[in-house]
Order: sequence, then C-alpha cells, then structure tokens
Amino acid sequence: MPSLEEELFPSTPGKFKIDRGHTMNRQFHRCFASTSTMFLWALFLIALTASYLSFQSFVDSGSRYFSASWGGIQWEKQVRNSAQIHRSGGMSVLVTGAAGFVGTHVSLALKRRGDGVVGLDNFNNYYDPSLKKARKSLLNNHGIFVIDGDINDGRLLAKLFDVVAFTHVMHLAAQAGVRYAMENPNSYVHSNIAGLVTLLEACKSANPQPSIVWASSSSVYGLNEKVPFSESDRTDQPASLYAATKKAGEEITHTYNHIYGLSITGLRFFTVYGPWGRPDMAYFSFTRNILQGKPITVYRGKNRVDLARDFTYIDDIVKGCLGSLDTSGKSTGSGGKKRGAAPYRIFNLGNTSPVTVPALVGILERHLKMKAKKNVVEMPGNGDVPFTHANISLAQKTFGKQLRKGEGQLRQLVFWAPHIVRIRLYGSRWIRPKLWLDPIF
Ligand SMILES: O=C(O)[C@H]1O[C@H](OP(=O)(O)OP(=O)(O)OC[C@H]2O[C@@H](n3ccc(=O)[nH]c3=O)[C@H](O)[C@@H]2O)[C@H](O)[C@@H](O)[C@H]1O
Repeated sequence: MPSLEEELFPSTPGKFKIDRGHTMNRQFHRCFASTSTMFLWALFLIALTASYLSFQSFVDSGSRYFSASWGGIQWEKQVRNSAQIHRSGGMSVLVTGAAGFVGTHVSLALKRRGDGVVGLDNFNNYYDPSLKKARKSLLNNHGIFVIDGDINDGRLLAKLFDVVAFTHVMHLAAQAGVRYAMENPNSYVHSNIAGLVTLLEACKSANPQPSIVWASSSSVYGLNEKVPFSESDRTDQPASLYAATKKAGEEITHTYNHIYGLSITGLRFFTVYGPWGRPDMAYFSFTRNILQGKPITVYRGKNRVDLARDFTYIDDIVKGCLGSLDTSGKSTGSGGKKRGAAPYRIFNLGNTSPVTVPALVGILERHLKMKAKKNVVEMPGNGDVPFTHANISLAQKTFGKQLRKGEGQLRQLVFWAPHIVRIRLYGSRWIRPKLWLDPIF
C-alpha cells in the first residue's frame, strides 16, 4: 500500500523519494503536518476563488452598467413603435448597418412605404462617425429608431427578436473597403465573419425565423476575367481579404439555409455611389481633394490600362434591396430546426456600364470646374481588381416590377456628377446634412 505521502506526491525517479526507514511517529507527524498544510492551502484557494468570483460579478455588472445602451421598458417601447407596420401586407425589418450609406437609404425607403424598421449600428470609426450620427438623426426624424449596438452582441440580438417578431432582416452591417483590409485585417473577420455568424445564430433561433437579405459584394468575382460578371461565374479567386470574407459569407449563409431552413438572399453590390455616401470611396475622396486643391492618386492597371468600375447609383441598389425583401420567400425552420427547403439566392446589383477611373476624374473636373492634381501610379498590390462589370439580368427577371427594364440600370455618370459637386465639408463636421439629399432628377 502506498503511504499517504506517496499518494500525495507520487514518486518519480530522483524526486520526492520517501525514506521507508522512518518510524510511525515520524510518519504520523509528517502526515499531520502535510494535512494541515493542505488545509491551509485549501482555505487559501477557497478565499481566492470567492474573491475572484465577487470581483468578476462586480466587473460584469459594472461593464453592463457602463456599456449597456439598450434594454429597459422605455427602450422596448421605442423598438416596438419603430417596428410597427403601417400598410397591409407590410413587413417589419431589422436593418443592420442602418447608419451606413446603403442602410440609411434602404431604411428610409422601407419606412416611406409603410414597413416597420428598426436600425442597428455600432457607429465605428472606420470613417467619421459624425456622418453616421447625422444619418441617424435623419432616420430618427422619419420615426426610425436606431440602436447603438454590435451584431456580435448575441444577447442584444436575442433581446431584439424577443421584443419584435421581425419578418425580415436586411443585413448591411459590415467592414467595408477593399484596401483597408491590409491595414486592419481583423476588423473584417470581426464584422464580416464572426458578426455574420452571430446574427445568423440569432435568426435561426428566432421564432418565427425571419427571411434574410444581406450585402455581399462585386469583389467576390476577384480575378475573374469573363465579362460581364454573372452570378454563375467563378468566385474562387478573391483579390483581397475583404472579398474573401464576403465570399466566406456566401458559403456561411448557404450553410444556415441548408441546415436551419433560413431564407437567404445575397446581393453583390457594384461600387455604390450617391448622396450620404462613404467618404473613403474614390468619388468622394477625389471630390474632396479637388475642392481643397490637394492631389489625388489615380491607380492604373498593368500595361497602362485604365481601371474601371461598374459604378451603381444608390437608388438602383435600394430598388434591388426592396425587390429582394419582397420576393424573399419564407424561412421554414422553427425552434432552431429546419422544416423544409427555403430559398437561397444570389443576385448582382450593378449598373452594367463600367466607367474608367480617369473618366470619373474628368467628369468631376467638369462639374467642379476645377482641374485635379493627378498623381497616376501603377495599381499597388493592395487588393484592387482591374475592372468590374455586372450582368443584372437575373435581378431584372426576378424583381420584375421593382426593376423595370432600363429603369434600374442606366444612370450615366454625367447625370449623377451634379450630386457630387454638392459635397461640401465644413471643417471636419457634417453640419449641413441636408445638402446630401438635394434632389437633382
Ligand atoms: O463593389 C464592391 O464590392 C466594392 O466597391 C467599393 O470598392 P471599390 O470598387 O474599390 O471603390 P472605390 O474605393 O471607390 O474605388 C473605385 C476605383 O478608384 C480607384 N482608386 C481608388 C482610390 C484612390 O485613391 N485611387 C484610385 O484610383 C480604385 O482602384 C478603383 O478602381 C467599396 O469601397 C467596397 O466596400 C465594395 O463594396
């Protein structure tokens, strides 16, 4: 039989060797000594655990106290009011990324036609958050409540689905920007992968499950050379981490459709522009620099070939989003279980008419009546692709009424440029947001 000491300190060669010649007395003494040491250690550990737990609960309640910008009766009332449907056959839509460029326009369009809209946005500082706050005020003025929260916050999402039985989720929250992915790769994983999964988990568990329409990207076509880009073309050659996370999103959403019966529609947006647009995009930053007399960098492809984009006007994107919501079909699952097949769709939303970057600069110069100080450089290996060109016949066929032939696709740059010349920066603040809405058509 091994002694107690041997049991406590199993012998390994050269370590804790027991001298078996010791008397019982000595063994008893040592046994007693080690028991009391253990007892003291146990007491110490219990005290340590207790203080850790109470500290942890203090931190938890403290962080909840300081960070919780949601919850409570008043908050729930605001959410319910905002989600209220005001037309027959309408929908209640949770719009993620509501204070973003596309999110703002889609939320307003839904609200205008009588649908219920609740916005969610984390107001991150990828670009000037005061622009996002200005968009939020605009939405508030139209009766849309925008929650300051993150799609990675599963508890918040669960609470939202508890308060409102959303029929649809318009998922637009994402880390945008192709080139920024080299600077901050993790932000793409955080929002476009982890956040997406958290959102899908909440949708899958919701009862009833909502139908989901979400923003993929033209960038998934990557180095594809077949033009125009059709939904059936290969998308396995992403040129940037941004593109890779959007492509991953398409695969992830497919899984949730397959396993849980969620109705999913992915929209591949092609370089969207318009009022309230993103300051990090070329049309915006070029305009700002030209107005301020600063140089602009114009990238050029291999063999001095100009880069080109299928720039798409925001109204056409909004039509595509609403058309997708209207035709999404229902999710079939409940209680986290699939009850039948649900739609899984992917559409291009583009203009079908690429414009080169130098042509964009030329149009801006004409409308601004100012010459750009151009610095033409070879496109660095930063994730850019040489061109994009959408085939949107699938969207046109499917959305029928929403995208009548010729309506959704053919806005030429010359028509939208006056929008851009209205861009004015007052210091670093967006104090005249109304300017962003001036109608010109
Ligand atoms: O369709 C998409 O999926 C993506 O569209 C948009 O990406 P892009 O098409 O890259 O738009 P944008 O930055 O306006 O650059 C336009 C052109 O200007 C060139 N460009 C750009 C900057 C510069 O300093 N110089 C320059 O020549 C540049 O090389 C490019 O040729 C969204 O930002 C992105 O979030 C995603 O939604």
